[in-house]
Amino acid sequence: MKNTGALLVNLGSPDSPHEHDVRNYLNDFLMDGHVIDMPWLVRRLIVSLFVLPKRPAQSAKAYASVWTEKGSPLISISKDLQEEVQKLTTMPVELAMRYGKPDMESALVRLASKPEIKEVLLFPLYPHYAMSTVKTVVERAEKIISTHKLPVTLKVHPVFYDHNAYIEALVESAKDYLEKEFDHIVFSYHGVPERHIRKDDCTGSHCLQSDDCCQKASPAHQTCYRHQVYRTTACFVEKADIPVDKYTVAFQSRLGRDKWLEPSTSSIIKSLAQQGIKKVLVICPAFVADCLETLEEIGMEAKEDFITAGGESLELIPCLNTHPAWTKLVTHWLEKPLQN
Ligand SMILES: C=CC1=C(C)c2cc3[nH]c(cc4nc(cc5[nH]c(cc1n2)c(C)c5CCC(=O)O)C(CCC(=O)O)=C4C)c(C)c3C=C
Ligand SMILES: [Fe+2]
Ligand SMILES: [Fe+2]
Repeated sequence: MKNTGALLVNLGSPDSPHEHDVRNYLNDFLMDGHVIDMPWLVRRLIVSLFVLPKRPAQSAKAYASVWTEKGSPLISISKDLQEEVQKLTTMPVELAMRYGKPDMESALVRLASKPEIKEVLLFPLYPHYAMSTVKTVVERAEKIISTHKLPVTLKVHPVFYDHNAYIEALVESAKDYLEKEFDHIVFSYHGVPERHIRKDDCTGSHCLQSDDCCQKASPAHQTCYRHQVYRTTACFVEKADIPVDKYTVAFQSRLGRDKWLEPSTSSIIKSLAQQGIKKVLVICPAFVADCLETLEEIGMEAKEDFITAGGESLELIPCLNTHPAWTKLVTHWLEKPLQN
């Protein structure tokens, strides 16, 4: 540990909620071949013809609605986490974003310039594996280290979607909400295209082949986002003692025309209201820090849709953010990383 420095990495946000900055951010993000996994030219055409003409203005409005004096919630919360973790450990801990600032290149160069640092422990701030999150962060770190010939080895912290300590922290952070009266809880995970899951299936023949493939043991689960989010949900409901008819798993933030994981959070929210469900909680365990997708898409948009469809209240359970149980756990894992 004495010769190890840690790098926490989250997704990133635009520099400001202005359309120009949001356009640059969306271009950077969506031109990543692990996000829109098409040949470069096809990706360039999709992004330029179908995303950049209208999306920056829409997303800028959404960002403006969650932006604070400290800037993007995702970045300011991630910075607070890094500061809290740094208070608990003597190892140097840096924070970077996969897209935008603070950037991964500067953070890795800074860590590697410390004479005592021989190893960088990369800690992607995602509980679940996806090519659009963990894989792209790992490849970017490897590229930076080789391009700059940094004299460090790279160690990657594994995902922790069903680790008991993570589930305990998640249940503990949601405790005040779970203790109140509610009719139903929605586990809303960021969606991914089904194609991404199939592409990452190391067996080539398991993922999405049957309705219950995620429940049948397979080495494919190491990289199956759907399996992993089901596991998080199963562990959470067991620990929090939530009965099977009181929760639903759903997927949010769909983009484009491909088939994404289903059901969508928006369809579930409307159908719960139509069934006469009045009080709904929504938890978003794929995000460890509140961001546009939780605060705006769920906390504002889904809430309005639920009430318009006849529901009474929809409460967003905050992400782990800087909850002491989470801060302590991250510090513990930086000092004693889980094994793959
Ligand atoms: C939590 C894990 C995430 C996965 C998996 C993921 C996949 C994924 N995302 C997009 C497209 C967009 N995502 C956007 C925002 C966004 N996404 C995540 C996390 C995951 N994305 C976070 C934390 C955020 C919030 C960033 C913030 O600044 O708060 C956006 C930008 C906003 C918008 O215009 O809606 C896009 C676009 C794809 C295509 C994808 C998988 C292929
Ligand atoms: Fe996303
Ligand atoms: Fe699966």
